[in-house]
Amino acid sequence: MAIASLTVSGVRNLADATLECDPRCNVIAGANAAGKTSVLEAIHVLARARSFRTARLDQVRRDGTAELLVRGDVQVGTGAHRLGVARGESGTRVRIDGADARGLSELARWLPVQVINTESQRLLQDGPSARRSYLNWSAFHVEHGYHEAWRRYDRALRQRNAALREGDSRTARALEGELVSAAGAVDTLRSGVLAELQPHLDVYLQRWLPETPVQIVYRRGWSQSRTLADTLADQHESELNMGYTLSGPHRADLQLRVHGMDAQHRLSRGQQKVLVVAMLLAQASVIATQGGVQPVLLVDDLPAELDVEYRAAVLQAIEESQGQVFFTAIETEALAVSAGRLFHVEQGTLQEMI
Ligand SMILES: Nc1ncnc2c1ncn2[C@@H]1O[C@H](COP(=O)(O)OP(=O)(O)OP(=O)(O)O)[C@@H](O)[C@H]1O
Repeated sequence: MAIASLTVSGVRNLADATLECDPRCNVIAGANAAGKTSVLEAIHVLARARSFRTARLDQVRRDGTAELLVRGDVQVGTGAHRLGVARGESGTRVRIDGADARGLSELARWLPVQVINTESQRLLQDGPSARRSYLNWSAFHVEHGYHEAWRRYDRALRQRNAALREGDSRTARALEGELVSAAGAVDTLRSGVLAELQPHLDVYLQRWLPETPVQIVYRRGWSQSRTLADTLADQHESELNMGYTLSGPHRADLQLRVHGMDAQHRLSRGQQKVLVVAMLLAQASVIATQGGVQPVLLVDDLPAELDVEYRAAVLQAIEESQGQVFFTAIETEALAVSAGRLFHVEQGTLQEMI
């Protein structure tokens, strides 16, 4: 899986451009505020129809421009496909090989991307939803049927929550069968993907944090010792009072523990950063081996994130991963990689350096 060429138009401060990309290593260099991150953001928009910097795609559209457009020719195995995402006054349009996509999940299957940047630390520092999202993306790409199981669960949950909000106990109870069944499917698939992910993670952790035993504890969202049906029966009155469902896969978490403590309270900042990178590379690696598509890595300003030693180790792991990667850097010297293609961006104008 690799982006062969990328066309950006109407993206932040970037002048309209087409980049022919290297199937392995691309470096985008430039000063602060030149537009480096905006190139990675454009690739993310192409892959997911959303930015990693803002929940509002309109903010990515260049000021005063009617439409943002990102197009990419993507090589998948021996086949070539054209993806396009446009955002204008009338909303977002997603095209795949000349036809409108049926949904964003269809787009996401074509071009899995993995972002490594300062924000990645939220995986450890934020609440459980960041880690659920990590779990969901892993399962989405690896476990056939996960998307459908999650949709079923989400639908049942919404319906049940609506009934609880209205104080409609009968309907809430009637929906429990479907909720419990879909929850079982989601939980089984999540457990499965975690078991697949663990050996990939162990490889990185043994290399980077050999003295630090990091344990991943999966909390499924309800007690390990009770069924979800019993749990819901027990807390029916509280749920009616609260107006929503208190237990289930929507409350799951992945706890990262070191010597019995949360990793973010036990590890140094540098160790936390490298742990997060390990989790992201492990996810990319399990998606590649079990899901059959190698995610494209978008790595924003790694030199600012990691010291020389960890940086060298991470760069080596990224090179070994065989996937396509886009790095940004202010100084390319700090990024000791052999760039297949090196681009320079100055005040939004992109140019390949030959
Ligand atoms: N909607 C927009 N329209 C036009 N320009 C924008 C828009 N949003 C942001 N900008 C400008 O685009 C530039 C984006 O810079 P970007 O964050 O991509 O830079 P960078 O090279 O990654 O910088 P740094 O190294 O400081 O992170 C900034 O100068 C910003 O002011």
